[in-house]
Amino acid sequence: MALHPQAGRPHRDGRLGHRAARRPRRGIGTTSASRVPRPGALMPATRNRPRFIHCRGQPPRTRVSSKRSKRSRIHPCHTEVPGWTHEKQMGSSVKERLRPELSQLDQDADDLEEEEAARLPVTSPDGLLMEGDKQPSPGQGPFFYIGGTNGASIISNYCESKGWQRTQDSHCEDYKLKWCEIKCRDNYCSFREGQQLLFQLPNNKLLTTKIGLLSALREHARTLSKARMLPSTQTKVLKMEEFFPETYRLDIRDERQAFFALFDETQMWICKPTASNQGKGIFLIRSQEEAAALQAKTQSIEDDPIYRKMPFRAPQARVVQRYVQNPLLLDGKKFDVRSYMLIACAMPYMVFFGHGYARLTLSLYNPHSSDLSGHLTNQFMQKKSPLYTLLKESTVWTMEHLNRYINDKFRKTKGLPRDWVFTTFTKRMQQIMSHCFLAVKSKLECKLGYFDLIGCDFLIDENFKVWLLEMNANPALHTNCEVLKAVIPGVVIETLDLALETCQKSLHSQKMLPLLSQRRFVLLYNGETTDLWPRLASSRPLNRLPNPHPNPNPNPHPHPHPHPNPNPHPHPHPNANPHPPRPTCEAASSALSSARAAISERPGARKSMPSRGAPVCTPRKSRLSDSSGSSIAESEPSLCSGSLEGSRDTAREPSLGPPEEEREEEQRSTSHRGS
Ligand SMILES: Nc1ncnc2c1ncn2[C@@H]1O[C@H](COP(=O)(O)OP(=O)(O)OP(=O)(O)O)[C@@H](O)[C@H]1O
Ligand SMILES: [Mg+2]
Ligand SMILES: [Mg+2]
Repeated sequence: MALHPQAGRPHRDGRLGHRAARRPRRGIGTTSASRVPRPGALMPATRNRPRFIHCRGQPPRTRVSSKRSKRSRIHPCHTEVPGWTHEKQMGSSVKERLRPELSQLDQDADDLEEEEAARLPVTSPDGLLMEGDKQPSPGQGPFFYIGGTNGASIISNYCESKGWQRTQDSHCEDYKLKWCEIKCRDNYCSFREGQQLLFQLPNNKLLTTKIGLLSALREHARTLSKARMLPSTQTKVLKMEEFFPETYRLDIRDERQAFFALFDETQMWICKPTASNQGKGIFLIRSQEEAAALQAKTQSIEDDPIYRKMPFRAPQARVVQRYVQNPLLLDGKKFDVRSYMLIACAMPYMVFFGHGYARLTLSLYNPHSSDLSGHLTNQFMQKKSPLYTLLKESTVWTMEHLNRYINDKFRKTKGLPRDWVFTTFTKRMQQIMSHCFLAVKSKLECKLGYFDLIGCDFLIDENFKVWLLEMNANPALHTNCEVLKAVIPGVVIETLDLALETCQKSLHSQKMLPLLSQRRFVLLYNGETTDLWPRLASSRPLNRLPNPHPNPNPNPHPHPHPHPNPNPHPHPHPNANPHPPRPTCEAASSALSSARAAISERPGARKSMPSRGAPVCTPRKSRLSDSSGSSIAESEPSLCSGSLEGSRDTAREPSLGPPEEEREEEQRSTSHRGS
């Protein structure tokens, strides 16, 4: 597949500074004819468009399929009405049985620029993206495209409320916003940085596949442990094993053998395919027979000459994870909590935490039951029950409901603080999310305009320990029950608002904070003042450059309480709001925001630029508070963190080559839908 002619190519004037690039009167930095803004471009009307071409040496390698997805060929219904008519299709399309088988500006951002930036009016969220736009007229855009049905009505209504027009042409390049369930390489090749918004970071699978997350956390742990050996970084950090159940990859022989050697029947394990969702392909391992069968099956796949010749044909790689046998129960039922990590902006990083909802099983929990519907709390599993239609409202709880329940049932008996859900638990989820984000931060492929909403699943055990089970790309945005109707639209709308506002502010070099559109999402990470990041086109490599004039007060609206969440009741009413204080996570953000930037020297990682006396080797250090309230630090050494082990992990990930990409898309098109 041919790359888009502009993709990944440095501009001839790439070395011009930010100011020069923005000043047409100096006769330099003029946008070339080939890059003349298109109608509806995301850019100031009165200025030449700054260039956001990042010299990456090579065009970004995305592990997304070049194949046009089947789903993108199916044009969603244009006449969408509130009521979310698509959910049925999403929720009931597959009736698969669970089977036990393996299946980045120059650094010239000087005082003047800062002043210029400061003089620029702060854009109101409603005006975002609309600058330079003519009155929209039918058929002339601005356009938005939605691929798939997940959340389509909400996204569509949002865009139409801005006067944008929906296009059904998946190849349309003049869009302002593209939100696709399934990533497609073409989208990333033709993407116009700074002009468009594109949902999903191309390599978000570093977080959102089981092996991706496991590998990232392991490598981060190694990096942190090396950093801990430095005298200046003798600080406590979050340990992977404290929040992530012990996990082994079955596609790596040594790991597999280690797992089968340690397995005994006193433990329960859960086996999951790396890139599936909705519980598909998951089974439990409780007996030696089941373990032996899994071992034999895995070995037979590895030994199969067909799969040796065509490894892309082999079943999806799998992990086995220690099963949390003692989950906290709600009225006897198992549940997990879906929360959100929002990467609203990637240049600079603006990362947020958002509350979601709790998902309960229909049946009572019995650790010995072989019925998976009592073990797997995802909605997809519950929908398989004939009782679902009748009892579906009981399977999804708001976080307020969960908080009330835990206050009532466990506060006294377990000695929990009041509103444990909105205090300790929320803080812990934010801490874990921040840790995961930092684990992949230097490796994510970023451009101004990429944004992502990632669904994070947490399990609470009966000791109120919080476990991260997984992270999901394209989280389910169905609204097929009342709680989801109350929660999901708010999540999607604020996601879009924040993506628009942060993108627009980055484009105009405006200060990010305060964020006018921030309501319930809590800021976890603000890369504006701490990261090396490119503001404009440069022939320099993709670097996040240090802000020479960091804002002494990164958060002009610090909340007055030492509470991790300024609003312990962020959802007093689903539609209530509307102007609460801007939530900032002190547990993670303000601390993380004080970190000095440094970039990992790994293949594929953003490289740090040893210029302007930037303390390249200074480890990132940020203070976080642990769940018990004590202060801890997240440290990331900048250089010399490349590890052979790490590359082995990633090298063994599935879908490294085109055929596997196709296979991946195929898998995703059937099983990686919103879950
Ligand atoms: N280690 C574990 N211990 C206990 N329960 C688990 C564990 N891992 C997963 N589960 C249960 O199984 C369900 C499905 O697991 P997981 O979320 O990892 O798979 P998935 O197929 O990606 O599902 P989805 O994306 O729909 O949430 C979880 O919601 C949880 O209820
Ligand atoms: Mg999942
Ligand atoms: Mg899950």
